Amino acid sequence: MLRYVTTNPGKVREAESYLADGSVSQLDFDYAEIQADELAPIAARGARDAYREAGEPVLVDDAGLFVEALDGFPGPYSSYVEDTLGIDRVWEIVHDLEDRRAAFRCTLAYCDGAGFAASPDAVDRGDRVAAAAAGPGGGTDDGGEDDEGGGGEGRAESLPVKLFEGYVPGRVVAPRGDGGFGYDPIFEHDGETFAEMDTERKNAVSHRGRALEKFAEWYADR
Ligand SMILES: O=c1[nH]c(=O)c2ncn([C@@H]3O[C@H](COP(=O)(O)OP(=O)(O)OP(=O)(O)O)[C@@H](O)[C@H]3O)c2[nH]1
Repeated sequence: MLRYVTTNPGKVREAESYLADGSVSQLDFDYAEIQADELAPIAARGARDAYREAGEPVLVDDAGLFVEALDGFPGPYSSYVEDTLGIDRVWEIVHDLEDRRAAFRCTLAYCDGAGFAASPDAVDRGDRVAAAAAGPGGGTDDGGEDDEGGGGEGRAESLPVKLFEGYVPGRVVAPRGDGGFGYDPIFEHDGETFAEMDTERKNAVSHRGRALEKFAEWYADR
């Protein structure tokens, strides 16, 4: 059984459509998120911690909204900003900007305690971070060194983690729609906010959908 590690049931609903019925269940484990400018090291550390907690294969999902004119804010701090300011106040801030372009990014980190065969799309950490910044990227291996900005934790650091990234461009708009979760009502892609889309439509274009598609393909063939 694959455990989707999140406190957010909205993420699990979206993931279920990519994985065989009954093959995934939510692990409501609030892993400690390290501070970092990128999602990848946060997700990788979370996956190692969650695997140690669960003792079975885990998938951690770290996501965020990156507003271009705010140099990527709130980015990895999206959850904190949603809890403190709320999305209406995020909209108020962005409303005053001329350029309201933004992107959603998602990094999935898989850990099952085993190593992974080198894959053609495996890149070193520097390239992976560049790939994340550039948008869509394939699955990459996080070699398991202490590259996450946190302190050493002995052998836990050697647990290999596989990363999958997804990206969707859009813009921040006044809240519209009742569906989805998080920032969905203020994120518009192709004329519709994510909150105006049903799960199937959102998955077809979203950052999480892109990352899940890559993960599901790799997971089925591994
Ligand atoms: O409009 C949205 N559409 C999405 O598809 C989406 N995915 C994530 N988010 C929001 O971005 C932050 C991520 O934070 P996050 O990855 O740390 O997750 P989280 O705090 O919700 O739960 P957990 O998985 O960490 O337990 C949180 O504010 C989420 O609400 C989204 N908002």
